[in-house]
Amino acid sequence: MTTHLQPGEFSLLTQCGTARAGLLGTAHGTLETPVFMPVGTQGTVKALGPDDLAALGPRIILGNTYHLYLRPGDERVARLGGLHQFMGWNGAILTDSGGFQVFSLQGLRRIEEEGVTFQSHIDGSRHLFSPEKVVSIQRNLGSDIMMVLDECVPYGADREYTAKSLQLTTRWARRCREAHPALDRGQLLFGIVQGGFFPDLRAESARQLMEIPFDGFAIGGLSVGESRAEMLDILAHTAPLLPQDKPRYLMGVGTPRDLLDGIALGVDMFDCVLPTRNARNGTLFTSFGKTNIKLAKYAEDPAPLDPACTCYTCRTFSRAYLRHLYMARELLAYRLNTIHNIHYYLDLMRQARAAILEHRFEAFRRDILAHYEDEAT
Ligand SMILES: CNc1nc2c(CCNCC3CCCCC3)c3nc(N)[nH]c(=O)c3cc2[nH]1
Ligand SMILES: [Zn+2]
Repeated sequence: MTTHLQPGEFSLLTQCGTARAGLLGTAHGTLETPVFMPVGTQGTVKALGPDDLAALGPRIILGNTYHLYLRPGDERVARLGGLHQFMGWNGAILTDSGGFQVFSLQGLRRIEEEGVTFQSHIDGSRHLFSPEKVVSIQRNLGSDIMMVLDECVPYGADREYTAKSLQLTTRWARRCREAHPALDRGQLLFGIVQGGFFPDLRAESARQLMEIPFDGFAIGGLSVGESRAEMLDILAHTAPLLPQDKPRYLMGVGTPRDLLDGIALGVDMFDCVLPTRNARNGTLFTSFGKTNIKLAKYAEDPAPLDPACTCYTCRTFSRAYLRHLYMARELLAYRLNTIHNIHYYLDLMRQARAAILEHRFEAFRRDILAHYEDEAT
């Protein structure tokens, strides 16, 4: 029985230490948190059809503002009924503002008060992502959770730059909120905390953003090349500063270990390209750790990839077959590997949530990580 919440409603069900289990209402269904959000890039979770996705059961996926704006165009997607209809996905969709991608994909871009100007990686044309523009794009896509335009400060940026940047990010966040009235058309808007690796600047960014009525808060500026220890340190400092009664989203994170550590520190939502991207290069996440299907030892191994896994790939095929497909660069390799990796991440979240609800999260986390040889080969 899943409770139905109104868009924007967040219900904190149980806390186990600082780990949380909750429910978040959206216009396309109620999410159970903690939640992992598979990344759909150009209107598809790469290698999966919406039927595969439906079978795997995510309640929410990520859409990609930057790519869809450039091609086929957000206004075209709107004319075709919005991203849900366009891609045949009836669950929830979260879209990032695209600012991060402009920074990570583009060489040529400029940051000004007005917004970020950049050149398209497709045809070199010049574009401006202003706060108003990225809100308009996400409204056109029909995303259920929209992100503000922010500057993800590069790893290693000095204090002065970081302090100046977070002020701009706050001004942009305010403009995004003004451009999208609260819960208009059931579309949520999240703020994004910056402040780099300076605890006092993180607190300042959080304080400023919490003065604006956002439906949730993301922790940005992490998973940008820092060490695990640095990420966890900032996370431990920042997450508790955010409102107890609003969802907390850690952007771009992470490995299974990162997810469990993030949940332990009070994070509710995660997105990462690892399960989909790694599936395409043969790296698979299993109950015995990370492995790679191309290893010679799998060449005649009749066993399922992960005997503990119940996904279609593990129920149906042998390691030998999966290795064969991968070595032959058969398209089916990408689909079967992606099905498994996404299932692994979603199932890890399901188990984590059950552990929190039963007040045994710490034991669960220790047990998973004890069996999780980060570099199992
Ligand atoms: C991987 N590390 C990382 N990602 C970050 C991201 C992107 C999160 N994922 C978005 C998807 C990426 C694939 C295509 C669809 C959108 C960040 N985004 C924003 N806006 N701000 C960050 O500080 C921010 C910080 C991030 N750190
Ligand atoms: Zn599997």
